[in-house]
Amino acid sequence: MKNRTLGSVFIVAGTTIGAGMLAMPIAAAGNGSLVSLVMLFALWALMCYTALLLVEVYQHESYETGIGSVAQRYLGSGGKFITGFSMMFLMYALTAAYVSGAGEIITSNLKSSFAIEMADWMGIVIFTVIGGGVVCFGTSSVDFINRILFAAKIVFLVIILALMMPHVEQQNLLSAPTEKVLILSAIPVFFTSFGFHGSVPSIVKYMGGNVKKLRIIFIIGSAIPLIAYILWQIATLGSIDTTTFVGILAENSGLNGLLDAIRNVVMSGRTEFIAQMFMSLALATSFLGVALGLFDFLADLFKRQDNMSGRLQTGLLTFIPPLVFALFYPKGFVMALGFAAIALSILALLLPSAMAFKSRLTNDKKYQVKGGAPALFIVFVCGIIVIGVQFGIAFNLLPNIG
Ligand SMILES: N[C@@H](Cc1ccccc1)C(=O)O
Repeated sequence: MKNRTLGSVFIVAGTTIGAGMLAMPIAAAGNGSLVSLVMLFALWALMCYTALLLVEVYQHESYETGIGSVAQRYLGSGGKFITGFSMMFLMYALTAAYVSGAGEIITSNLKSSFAIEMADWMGIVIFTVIGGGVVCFGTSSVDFINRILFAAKIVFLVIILALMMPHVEQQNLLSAPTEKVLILSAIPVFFTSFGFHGSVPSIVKYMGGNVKKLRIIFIIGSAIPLIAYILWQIATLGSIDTTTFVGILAENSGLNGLLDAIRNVVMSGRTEFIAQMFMSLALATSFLGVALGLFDFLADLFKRQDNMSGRLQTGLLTFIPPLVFALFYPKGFVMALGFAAIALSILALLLPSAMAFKSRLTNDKKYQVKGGAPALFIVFVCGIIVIGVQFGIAFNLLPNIG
C-alpha cells in the first residue's frame, strides 16, 4: 500500500469510531451539552496523550515487539500478565461483539434483499471467515479494505448529520443536566468510545517505528473521531428533546429507542437504511482494527512465525475463541463488555503512564512527550477514576445508562 501514513490514520479513526458512538447520545442526555463537550475534549486529549506515550516507549524497542514483551521489560512478569489479561479480555470481547453484530446484519439483509433464508450462525461464520481472512493476510490488506469501508462510513455519517442538523434547536442544547450523578455514569461510555490502544503496536510495526509519522497518525487519527463525536452530539442532543431521552432512559430501550427518536425527527423512510449502513460500516472498520491488534498481540505472545503457516495458526488463535463465544455463549461477551472500560483503562492509561515512567528512568533521552512526571501521574489517577466509576456502576452504586 502506498502512503501507509494515511492508511494508518484511517485504521486508527476506523477502529475508534464504533459501537460506542451509538451509545453516546443516551449516555450524554443527562449531561447537558456543555458537560458533554468538555468531556469529549478531555477524553480525547487523554487518549491521544497516552498513544503518544506508547510511541515514546516503543522508540527503545524493535518495532516488531509486541506490547506483552514491552510490558515484561518495564514492569516484570506481573505487568506482562495484567497487560495480557486486559488485552485478551477486551479484544476478544470486542471481536465477539463485532462478529455477532455483523453476522446478524448479514443474515437479515440476505433475507430481506435476496430472500435467502439462513440460520443466524451462518451469517456470523461468513463474516468471521471473510473478515478474519483479510486480517490473516496482513496489515496491508487490512489497510486496503479499511480505506474503502472507512470512506463509505464517513459518507453515511455526513448524510445522517445533514439530515439531522436542520432540526437542531438551540433550546435543546441549552437544557441543563437532569441529574448530576448521571455525569459520572457517562464517563465509561465516552471513555471507551475513544479507545483504539490495543492496535497501537500493530501501527508501530506497520510504520517501521517511524516516530515522526506515528505522532501525526495518532494525533490526527484520534482527532477525526473527536470531530465526528462533537457533530454527532450536537445533532442528536440538539434535535431530540430532553423528554424523549428521559423516556428512552426510563424504558431502557437503548439503541432502538435512539433510532426511533432519530426517525421521528427526520421523518424520512431512508433514515433506517442510512443508519443501518453506517452501523454496519462502523462494526466492520472497528472489527478490522481490533482484530489486527489482537492478531499481532497473540503472534508475539505465542511466538508464531510471520509466514503462511504461522499466520494461519495465529489466525485460529485470534478468531476461534470469539467465534465460539458469539455462537454458543453470547451472554459471556456481553457481560465482559460491561467491564470493557476497566480493561481499556489498564491498557490505555495505567500501562502507558507506568511504562513511560520506567522507560524515562532507564533509557537515553530521545523523543519525550511533554508534561513530565506530573502529567504521567495525572494520567494514572484518571485511570484509577475510570476503574472506580465502572465498578460503581457494576455494583449499582451509580446508575447504569449504557
Ligand atoms: N472505540 C471503539 C471500542 C474500542 C475500545 C478499545 C479498543 C478498540 C475499540 C468503539 O467505540 O466501538
